[in-house]
Amino acid sequence: MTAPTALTASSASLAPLNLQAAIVDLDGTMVDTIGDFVVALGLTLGELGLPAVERAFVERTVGKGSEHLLRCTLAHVGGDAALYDAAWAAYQRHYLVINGQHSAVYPGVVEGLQQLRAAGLRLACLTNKPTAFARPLLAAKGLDGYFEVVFGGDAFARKKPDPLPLLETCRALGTAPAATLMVGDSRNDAEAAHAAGCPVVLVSYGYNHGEPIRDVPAQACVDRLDELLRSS
Ligand SMILES: O=C(O)COP(=O)(O)O
Ligand SMILES: [Mg+2]
Repeated sequence: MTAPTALTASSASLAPLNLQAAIVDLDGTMVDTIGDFVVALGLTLGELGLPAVERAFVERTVGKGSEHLLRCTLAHVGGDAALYDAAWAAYQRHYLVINGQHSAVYPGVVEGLQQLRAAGLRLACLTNKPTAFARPLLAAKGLDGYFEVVFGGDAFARKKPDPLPLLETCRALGTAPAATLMVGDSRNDAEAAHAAGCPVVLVSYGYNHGEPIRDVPAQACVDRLDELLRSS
């Protein structure tokens, strides 16, 4: 398919790209999932006799996959690293039960996905979240139908910010990286996109390891996904 017909001022730099597809991140881009992380970590830590972790810590630590989040959390609350295996088993059990119950789709996401599809773009969801968490979350939030493929952080040998997951996702879609837009909320997404040769647009509202997202190089930064393309 050809490029979308019109672009907003904030994404005018996308105009010459002749996009064929978009790869969309999940946590912090489509769904505000901090509540789910806080609750699942709290249940896990409680089971291990450890104190709960505060929301601000989760917000600046999320983004590099659940294993990384759990290891950092154990260290943060003074838990022994030897507890990791038990903590990981408990965390997965708790997360799957509460998945989506303390999360909300960001404003403009459904409209933005509809516009991308209407513009003829193929869509993939690529997250560092385990695939077994990502699929039920997308389904619970009514977002699963927009994506041809969904890949989690365990789908490939390395996670974002490594370019491998983006290159593999382009391969699955059959699109060239230069014609495949990455849409994300963090430096991980941007670095992976730059290394893979994909253009990238970042959202202003997600989680970027406690750092201002506008400091991260990207083609554009938008406040809502439905500002990305203009459907007219
Ligand atoms: O689970 C995480 O670390 C977040 O994943 P995502 O931002 O790549 O969706
Ligand atoms: Mg994210």
